[in-house]
Amino acid sequence: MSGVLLTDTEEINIAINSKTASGKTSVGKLIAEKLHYQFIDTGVFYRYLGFKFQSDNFKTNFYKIIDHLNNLKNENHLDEINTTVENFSKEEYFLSGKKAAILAENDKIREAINSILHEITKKKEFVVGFEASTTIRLR
Ligand SMILES: Nc1ncnc2c1ncn2[C@@H]1O[C@H](COP(=O)(O)OP(=O)(O)OP(=O)(O)O)[C@@H](O)[C@H]1O
Ligand SMILES: Nc1ccn([C@@H]2O[C@H](COP(=O)(O)O)[C@@H](O)[C@H]2O)c(=O)n1
Repeated sequence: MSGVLLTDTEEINIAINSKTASGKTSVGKLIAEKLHYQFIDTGVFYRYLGFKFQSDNFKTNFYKIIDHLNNLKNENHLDEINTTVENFSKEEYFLSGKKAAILAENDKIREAINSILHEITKKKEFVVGFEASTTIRLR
């Protein structure tokens, strides 16, 4: 484990890359709280979309999903997405994970989610939990 020393004036983003259920969210939230940063769990984008479009055939309707993603490029939507996923019942959370995994197989959908992440994190002071296999490097 290694770390960096931050001065009060430095504005950076912190990325935490690790496997599913390894503790990214738990650790990320603690760090964000300590530094007064905002935590972003990239998985919520996949879960939110997976659940919202669960009844759609992803392959034929993916332009609808891409359009929806383009409308989400605003940081203000982050709270809405987080709240939606936080309020999932256990069953909904489980289902959203299954649907998220299907969405994550689509390059265009991953690109669109990565583009939102780039947009949001142009502003600094975010802690981002992600999986390196699907999330491109943040600027
Ligand atoms: N240090 C720890 N010891 C034991 N359990 C932990 C620890 N950290 C996290 N957990 C538990 O492990 C589970 C997964 O943790 P968390 O959601 O933080 O991981 P994650 O990597 O963000 O998962 P995901 O990839 O699904 O988003 C949670 O139930 C959490 O309470
Ligand atoms: N950067 C990411 C994050 C998530 N996924 C996919 O979404 C599923 C749900 O994510 P959780 O982190 O909430 O478990 C995950 O199992 C992946 O299929 C992804 O592809 N890339």
